[in-house]
Amino acid sequence: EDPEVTWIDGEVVEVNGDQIKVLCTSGKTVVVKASNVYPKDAEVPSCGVDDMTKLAYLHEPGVLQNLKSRYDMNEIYTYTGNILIAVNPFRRLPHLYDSHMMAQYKGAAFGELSPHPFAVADAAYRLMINEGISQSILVSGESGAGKTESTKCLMRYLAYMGGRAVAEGRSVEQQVLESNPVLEAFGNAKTVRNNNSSRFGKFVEIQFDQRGRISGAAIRTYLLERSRVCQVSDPERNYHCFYMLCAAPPEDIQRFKLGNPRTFHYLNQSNCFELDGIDDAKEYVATRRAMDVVGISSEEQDAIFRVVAAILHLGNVEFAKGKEMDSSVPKDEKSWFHLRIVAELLMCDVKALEDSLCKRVIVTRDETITKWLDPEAAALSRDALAKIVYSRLFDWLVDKINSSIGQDPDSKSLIGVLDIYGFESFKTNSFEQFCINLTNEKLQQHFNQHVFKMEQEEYTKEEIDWSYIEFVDNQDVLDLIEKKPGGIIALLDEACMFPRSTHETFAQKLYQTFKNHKRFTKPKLSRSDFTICHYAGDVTYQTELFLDKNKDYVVAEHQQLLGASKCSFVASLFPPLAEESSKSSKFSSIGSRFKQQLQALLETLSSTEPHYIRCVKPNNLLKPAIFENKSVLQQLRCGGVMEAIRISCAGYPTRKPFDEFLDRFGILASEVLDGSSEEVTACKRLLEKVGLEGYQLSLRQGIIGSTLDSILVPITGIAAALLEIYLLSSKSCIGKTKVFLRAGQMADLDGRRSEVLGRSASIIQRKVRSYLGRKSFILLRRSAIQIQAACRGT
Ligand SMILES: Nc1ncnc2c1ncn2[C@@H]1O[C@H](COP(=O)(O)OP(=O)(O)OP(=O)(O)O)[C@@H](O)[C@H]1O
Repeated sequence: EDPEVTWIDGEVVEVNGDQIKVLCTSGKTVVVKASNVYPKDAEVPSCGVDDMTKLAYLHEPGVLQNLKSRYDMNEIYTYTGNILIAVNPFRRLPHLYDSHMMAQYKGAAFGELSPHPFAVADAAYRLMINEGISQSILVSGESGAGKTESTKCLMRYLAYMGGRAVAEGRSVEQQVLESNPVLEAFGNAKTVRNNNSSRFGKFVEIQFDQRGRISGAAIRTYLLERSRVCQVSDPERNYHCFYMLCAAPPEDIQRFKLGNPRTFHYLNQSNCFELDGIDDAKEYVATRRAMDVVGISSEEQDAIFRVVAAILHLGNVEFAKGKEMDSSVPKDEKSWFHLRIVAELLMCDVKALEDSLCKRVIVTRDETITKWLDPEAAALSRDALAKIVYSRLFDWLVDKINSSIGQDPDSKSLIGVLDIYGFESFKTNSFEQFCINLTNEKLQQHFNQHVFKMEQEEYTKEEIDWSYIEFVDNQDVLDLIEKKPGGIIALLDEACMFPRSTHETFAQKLYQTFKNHKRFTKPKLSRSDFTICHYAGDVTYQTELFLDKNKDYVVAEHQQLLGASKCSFVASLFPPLAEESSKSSKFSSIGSRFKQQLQALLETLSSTEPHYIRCVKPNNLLKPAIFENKSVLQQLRCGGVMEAIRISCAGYPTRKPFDEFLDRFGILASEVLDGSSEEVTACKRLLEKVGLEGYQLSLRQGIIGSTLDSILVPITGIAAALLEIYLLSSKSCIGKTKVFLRAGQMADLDGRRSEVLGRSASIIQRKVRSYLGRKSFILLRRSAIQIQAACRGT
């Protein structure tokens, strides 16, 4: 194990008790503890294996080495059982996704062809058709790992399978596919980690009719990042649509009174305006075309872009101190100019717009008081307006796409594709990371349960006697976050409703409540941060903006202003509120709503058969052909791949078909290979001969005590494994087609095989040496006799 490259390849040169001397391939010699060294399968092909479960040794370094050798050969997909691992190539590989490829995967058995998202989609489609069970494909990974690309690839395949032979105008599948560029234009942006980062989560539910044709679809989105609309840090960008609009054809530029993106405050906080290889003008035209396909009329499109332009102009309205104490007014003529354009574009009254930005009306029981906002508060009010308008616009787009594609009420089966943000842990983690990590905890629980089930099924299929008794999952973290009452979200909502709360009082409340919770800690030097011990590692959250970000309310003045807009599109974004909620400025909690959305998502997922794609980002430079071990390993751990392997390690991680097993280990008891018995009997006899009977007890200790703890616990930092498995009985490790071996047994057998091979080698060497020695002796003796005879003259 190495701190830099995590694992190094090497050869053992000396064993000294617990200490092992290793000559690394780098040329360095190191002395390490035996528990930090793992055996390597010398027989694994240099191009790796397409399924991790085919590895003789299923451990971290083996998994990593396999992914790397495949990635070096542009083999970006690898299975771990039924999970597909996709390593981002950061280069276009069009041959992998063309129609010829789709035709090949159509109907091919899973595992028959190279690993591919098409194979996952095909398996899901066939299961749905044959068994009538709804399916879901969960795509996860960190930002820039390739989730959206994989999702699009899955959707294309499903459209191919479920599409009509001849496109009938705007077909459902075309609409489903074209919803991608529309949502990307409004919900994606360049970030430091990805030039086309989705700033929202997405679940696309594709409905099929009895004959397996796509008959409807529904898109659900989660938690769009609103703050980006008004705040962009260098070298990131705001949402793509703003730049597209600034690059629109001249007549549109004129209509929307736009110009260079560098002149808009919401865009020029960062110095990045263009993206390599992307032409915003072309993207604008393409987005409009995609909008046509998904059923957004050209009037609606105009209204949408008018709102986008209004947001840009709104950002340029600055405020200065007014005549009254602590009041504010638009700063100068330039600000007035932009304010007037905003009013014109949103078709609302200029004065009402100015008032909604600079004043607040407070209604008490007896009177109505108008309060001025100082310039700083007015700027915040402006940003709040921009954010709410943008987020309502995004929701409108999603609703429109849904209603235009249409739902099929008679559909019996569906395939859902989930493209959702992976686990996040940064230097500073705020409310967004908190929600994202909650999502991942939930999905992790779902994943664990499913992987357990799949293992169970494999054992049952092979008629292996086994039982898992207890499985402790991450329910405790979920309770900590979302339990009602008393969880973190519930306490946050309470704090938001109490006017005098601050982030500090909220943090104090958390410290008090979760003093003894084993998943919660207070960082030593902090007064308002808290740390949660997540399944994928510890994350420290900064509470500063938690209260603000959790509040989801529209300022009453903004609601009134835009609800009264003469543009029916703008007014429809702000429908009148129900009587009681309009009176009180009752806050609605983003955290609680998100929790409910997640609950609904999990309910949907639970009614489907899941398939998993884990996307991995091989480097942070976003460049091809660079594979950074450390970061990949971290992602495999966070994505539950190591967890799946761990679960598998606790059972029978190594499986070998009978013939391969006999090929490899037949030499340990060659008498079993007499050819008279069947392979299965030969395997049984071989196992008896090598004394693998009665291994369960000692190996159980081996598994829990050494393999699990040493491979995973020091690495994940999660004390005592998340799961506890007790293997009760395992009378046989012979399945119907394969031999099942426990963790460590392969190494044991390989060790014995090396011994036999070593012994055989020395016997061969001995024989050869004695043959050669004898031959040369005979030659010498004959020569000597000849010489002697010659000398004697005979
Ligand atoms: N299979 C692939 N082939 C070629 N390029 C790819 C592939 N997958 C990803 N990429 C490249 O990586 C970039 C990032 O991928 P993508 O947008 O799918 O990441 P993501 O995981 O969805 O990120 P985010 O969470 O930020 O939205 C893509 O824009 C593309 O350039």
